[in-house]
Formats: sequence, C-alpha cells, structure tokens
Amino acid sequence: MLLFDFLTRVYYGVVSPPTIPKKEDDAIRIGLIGASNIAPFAVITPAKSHPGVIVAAIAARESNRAREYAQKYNIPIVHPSYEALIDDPSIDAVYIALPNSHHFEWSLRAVQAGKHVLLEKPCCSNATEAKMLFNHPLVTAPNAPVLLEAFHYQFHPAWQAFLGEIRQSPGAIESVFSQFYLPRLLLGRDDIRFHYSLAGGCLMDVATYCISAIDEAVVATFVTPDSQRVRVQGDMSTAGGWPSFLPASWTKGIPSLRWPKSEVVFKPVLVETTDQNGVQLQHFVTRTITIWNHMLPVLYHRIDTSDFHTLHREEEIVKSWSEVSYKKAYNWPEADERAVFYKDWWSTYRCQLEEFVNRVKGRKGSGIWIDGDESIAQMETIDRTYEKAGLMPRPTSSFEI
Ligand SMILES: NC(=O)C1=CN([C@@H]2O[C@H](COP(=O)(O)OP(=O)(O)OC[C@H]3O[C@@H](n4cnc5c(N)ncnc54)[C@H](OP(=O)(O)O)[C@@H]3O)[C@@H](O)[C@H]2O)C=CC1
Ligand SMILES: O=C1OC[C@@H](O)[C@H](O)[C@H]1O
Repeated sequence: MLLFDFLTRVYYGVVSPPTIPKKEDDAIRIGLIGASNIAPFAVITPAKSHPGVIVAAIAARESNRAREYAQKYNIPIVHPSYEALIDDPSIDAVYIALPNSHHFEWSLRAVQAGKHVLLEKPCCSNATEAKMLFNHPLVTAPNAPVLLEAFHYQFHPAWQAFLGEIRQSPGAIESVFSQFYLPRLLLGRDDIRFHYSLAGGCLMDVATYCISAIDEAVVATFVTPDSQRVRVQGDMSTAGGWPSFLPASWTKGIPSLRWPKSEVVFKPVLVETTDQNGVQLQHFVTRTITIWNHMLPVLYHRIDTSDFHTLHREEEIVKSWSEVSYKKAYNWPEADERAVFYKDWWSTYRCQLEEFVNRVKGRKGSGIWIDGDESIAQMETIDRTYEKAGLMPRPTSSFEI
C-alpha cells in the first residue's frame, strides 16, 4: 500500500497528473512570459489537473523558440513579444519565469495591463525594487491584480504541518537551520544564475528558500496580540549575531546527497521538579523539529519531533533519554475542510496554483498566502547579507512607471 501510494504520488504529482478534459467556462487563461525551464514543472503540469486554469499563450524573445515550446506543451497562442502577450485581452494572468533582473519590470508592466501575476522567486533584484513593486499604486489599489511571489513550498500541507508542530511547542527558539543543495553540475556555465547583471547568485537562487524557511519557522513561534505576522530582521552575522545566515555558495560537482531540510531547536524547557529525599530533581526537555524534503514533499517527506529529556540533580545530569515522533502530511488533516479539495498527489506547485486561482477568484482558499511585506523582507535580508559579506546587492532596474 505504501509503495502504491508513493508511485501514485510520483506519477500524478510529477509525471502525468489526471487531465481535466473540459475546463470551467470561466477558467483563468495564463500566459507564459519566457520559454523557461521551470514553467513545465511550476505551471504547465499543475494546470493539467486544475479545472480553473488554461495555459493559453507563450511569448519568448525568439519566435522560433516560442513556437517550438508551444508545440511541445500544446499551448494555443504564440505571441511575438512579451509586450504582445501582456496586451492580449484574452489573457487573465501571466507567469513570469525570467532572469531575476527582469522580474520587477515585467511584473509591473503586466499589472499595469491588468494581468494577475505569478512571479518567480526571488521577486526582484533587491529590496529597493521589491518596495517599488509591492508598494506601487498599481499593486496596492483596491481592485489591483493579484501579485504572488512563487515560494511554492509554503503552500504544501507538509510545510504547514511543520509550522504547526513549531507553534504547538513550548519555549523559545535556540536556533533555526535550513539547507537546500543544488549540484553545480546541473547548471551550464552560462546559466542565468551565474550572472551578476541578471541578478544571479546563490543567495538569489536556492538560498532564497533557506532564508524564507528560516523566516517562516521563526515567525511561527511569535504570536502578537493582534495575530499579525512579525518579521525577522536577519542578516549574515556569523560572529554570534542572531539570526545568522551562513554564507551561501555554489557547490562544486556532485555533493553527497543531502536532502532539503529545515530544523528548529528549542531552548530546554523545565517540565517538572520533584523532590527525592530532600534532593530536587529537575526534568528538562529540549525539542528539535525537523522537516526533510520540504522542497519536493509529494515524493516523500518526514517531520521529526525529537525530545531530548534530561534529569538534573543540581548541576549533574543523572539520566537522559530521547523520544521521537514522526509525521507526514501529504494532505491537510482528515477533519480539516481543506482536505476535501486537496489531493495527496499534489505537488507544491499544484498547491500554489490552487491558491493563486482562489485569490484571483476571490475565494477563501487554504488561507496560505505570501504577502508583499514578506517578499520585501526577504529581499531586505538578501541585501543585508550581501552587504555584510562585503558583496554588493544586485543592481536596480532603471524601469519606471
Ligand atoms: N520555483 C521553482 O522551483 C524555480 C524557480 N526558478 C526561478 O525561475 C526563473 C527562471 O529560471 P529558469 O526557468 O531556470 O530559467 P531559464 O534559464 O529557463 O530562463 C528563463 C527565461 O529567461 C530568459 N532569459 C534567459 N537568459 C536570458 C538573458 N541572458 N537575458 C534575458 N533573458 C534571458 C529566456 O526567455 P525567452 O524564452 O524569452 O528567451 C528564458 O526562457 C528564475 O527567477 C528562477 O529563480 C527556477 C527554477 C525553479
Ligand atoms: O527550486 C529551485 O531549484 C533549483 C534552483 O536553481 C531554482 O532556481 C529554484 O527555484
């Protein structure tokens, strides 16, 4: 049964989801800006199983490339330029998967044309651009189009279950850790990620997820009186400052296989004090919560809650033991109404598309969202980290509306 479930998730979630033969009449028509490598994973495949989404158009800098892409992925409309696509009145929303340096300009242009925008991470080249984008009157206006930075992993129930474990845990955080490895060999020498002028860099690419994950995990432990999200003011300060982001760097060759992982370690909590013949015994618990593979949880993931117990007699530890519980969350908990709509085989991208569409349609949805403040804070952390490392934040676009 476990193997069957696994194969079903792999097949439907990643290889070939059940295709909806007839889309809803008011399905959102998405146009792809750029014939990107990521669009098949992030939008084209997830859209196949979404009744409310049609991938209707593509535009690339070279028409031949756009035509070939359209043929390969069965996309009906090919536009000769990005401008032509955003001016197409039959298109409701765009997916922007361009080099990071182009995110700001094309998001703003698309919003100006009235299109909803699913924007690849990182949202911009730096915090200056992020503030200009998310605070732009075209974006903040009452009925402005939806603009979402595509931190897909956050939309999956597994990540939310991890945050739930953190919220339920007593005590303060001692440390937070997040890793995501990408073997250098998977990328060509001329990859957009290696160009400063295209706002490339490790911190702009895979490490954005780590920063985002650390922020999410830390935020989960804070509850303000008005339930407002608090933000982490992070930067890279390895000499004891907190939070501290270690320098991100590209790995060379194929590293030992390391799963994406995020982990929170809590400070020890005193759970009980007992008296044994006049000697006090103190029982402490130190909790660690780990999520394995939050980037591709549909294949496999695991959330470990590990409690390390210690019995102290004055300064001495007289006994210690560990208790670990494991959890998986391919869907929301059974009693949760969201479990009715979600499927165990949905990838993070499919979950993200679901919520993007819900937002565009004004539906309640799962409640998971990434707002502009979070996107801005993410870019501020990246900028500060570059600055602390003696490096420069990525250049700001001269584009203006
Ligand atoms: N959410 C996720 O899981 C992932 C997100 N990403 C993000 O998506 C974005 C695109 O990544 P990816 O698909 O790997 O990128 P690609 O290398 O496929 O490039 C995307 C598009 O950018 C345009 N482009 C490429 N090189 C240049 C250049 N030198 N100057 C101007 N435009 C260029 C091309 O558009 P055209 O086709 O018009 O020529 C290309 O199709 C990035 O922001 C990245 O961070 C990437 C991978 C995974
Ligand atoms: O999810 C991802 O995996 C590979 C990266 O290079 C990419 O940009 C990122 O978004």
